[in-house]
Amino acid sequence: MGSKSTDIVWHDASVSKEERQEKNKHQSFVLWFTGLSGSGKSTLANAVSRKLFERGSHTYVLDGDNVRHGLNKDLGFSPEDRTENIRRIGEVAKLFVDSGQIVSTAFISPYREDRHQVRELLSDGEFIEVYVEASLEACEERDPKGLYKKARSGEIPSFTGINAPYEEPENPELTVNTEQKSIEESAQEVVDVLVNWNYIEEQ
Ligand SMILES: Nc1ncnc2c1ncn2[C@@H]1O[C@H](COP(=O)(O)OS(=O)(=O)O)[C@@H](OP(=O)(O)O)[C@H]1O
Ligand SMILES: Nc1ncnc2c1ncn2[C@@H]1O[C@H](COP(=O)(O)OP(=O)(O)O)[C@@H](O)[C@H]1O
Repeated sequence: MGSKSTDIVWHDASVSKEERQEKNKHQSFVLWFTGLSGSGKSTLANAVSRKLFERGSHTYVLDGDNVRHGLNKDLGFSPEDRTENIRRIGEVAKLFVDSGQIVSTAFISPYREDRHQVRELLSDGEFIEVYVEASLEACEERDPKGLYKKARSGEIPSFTGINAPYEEPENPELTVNTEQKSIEESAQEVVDVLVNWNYIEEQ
């Protein structure tokens, strides 16, 4: 989408991202959790964020509660709206990264190309794609919001996994299978990887 604004001039920030990272004692980046509804994105994003917070990191979670009810409340679930949803979330995530924070996002983000566009928006290493893997059968069995039941009965016309696509990541930085690991194990695995990759300090 092209820009509608002309005559806008970029203003240099008086405090740089690098200065904020130095003060916070960690890198700033996006943990992009993607997966089917009910796969555990939100649960995991919050569990990881809690662990990071308790280690003293500056963290925030973006998910449906604070985005689809507010900023993106004008968007539905058509392919175009999902793409716009992810584009805006990507832009917001980038602002959080500029502010020196570790931002975890929990959106289905079903299209590879949309996730790729967010990656492109950020600098090298700032986009960590975490595939929250769980079979459709397991997600449908969990059905924490009763939405699969509604989708099966035809009440929701384009539900991801049932009658709308989910394009699995081809090269995610990390995959966590929530059928094989507990919430605690998966969250700890993400934190351990961040330490190993020098995104956060060992404690
Ligand atoms: N048609 C349809 N398809 C998929 N999901 C639906 C739909 N309608 C409502 N919901 C609920 O909205 C949540 C998904 O929103 P997202 O913003 O993550 O979706 S997307 O990335 O734009 O595809 C999703 O939340 P999660 O279960 O947390 O993934 C559902 O609760
Ligand atoms: N290992 C696991 N990791 C994450 N969630 C799990 C796991 N095992 C069971 N669950 C349950 O699955 C559901 C996942 O829901 P949620 O986190 O809202 O998923 P999503 O955000 O992907 O829609 C929760 O009820 C959670 O307690």
